[in-house]
Amino acid sequence: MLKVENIGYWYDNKNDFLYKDVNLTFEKGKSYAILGSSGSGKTTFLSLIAGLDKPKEGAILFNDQAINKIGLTNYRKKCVSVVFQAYNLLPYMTAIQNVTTAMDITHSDRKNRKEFGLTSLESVGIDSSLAHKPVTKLSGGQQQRVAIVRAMCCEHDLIVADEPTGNLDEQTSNDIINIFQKIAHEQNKCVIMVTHEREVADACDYVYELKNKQFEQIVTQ
Ligand SMILES: Nc1ncnc2c1ncn2[C@@H]1O[C@H](COP(=O)(O)OP(=O)(O)OP(=O)(O)O)[C@@H](O)[C@H]1O
Repeated sequence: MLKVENIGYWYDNKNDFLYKDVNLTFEKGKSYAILGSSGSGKTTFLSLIAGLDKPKEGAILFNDQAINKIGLTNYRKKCVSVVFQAYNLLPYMTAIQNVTTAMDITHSDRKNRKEFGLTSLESVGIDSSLAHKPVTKLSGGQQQRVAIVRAMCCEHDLIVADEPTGNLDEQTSNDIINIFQKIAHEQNKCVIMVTHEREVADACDYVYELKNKQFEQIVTQ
């Protein structure tokens, strides 16, 4: 579904590239982790596949069409949802308003958006009373669940997440990891997450480590 072909990226100096000639394929119904040490370029890679920035070399294809051709704004609106470590929810809205607003912005075809949003929030442990609270009144783990449901409800085939468990305790992290695996396996989406935690990566179907400016596949049990 998503292919990166010969991509290369650097910020200021071509000789100081983060990576070059990267070729990877990501499929629907599977989860992927990108591991790597701090500063190796994980978040930068995510911003490329999320259409927030363009590779300096090579191409990114979504269903065999270059995302440049789709148009990055269009691609972000129709194909990919991003879950950020800092949640990036709209603070003056309730949880359910965050979810339905995202469906409005992405022109979701879904009828009964509010009911669907509430059921989806309930499925990750956000009951109706929490769903109607301003998100600033929710805990970090609860806000992360809202951010995931917001991404999930947009009906995009690709969900990318940047350190989605970075701020959370171990139990909450496990819950979040399980939610992402369900989204990949039961909703047939492609989930790609950046993490520096090996336990998070081990739960994914495929793991790549960004090391020495290259993506190396790691075999998981
Ligand atoms: N806007 C920018 N301009 C110049 N250099 C940048 C910019 N953003 C990031 N970098 C540099 O690019 C490298 C990769 O950054 P990136 O944030 O992708 O790494 P990361 O693997 O996600 O790190 P972390 O795990 O610490 O979040 C780092 O050396 C960083 O300093």
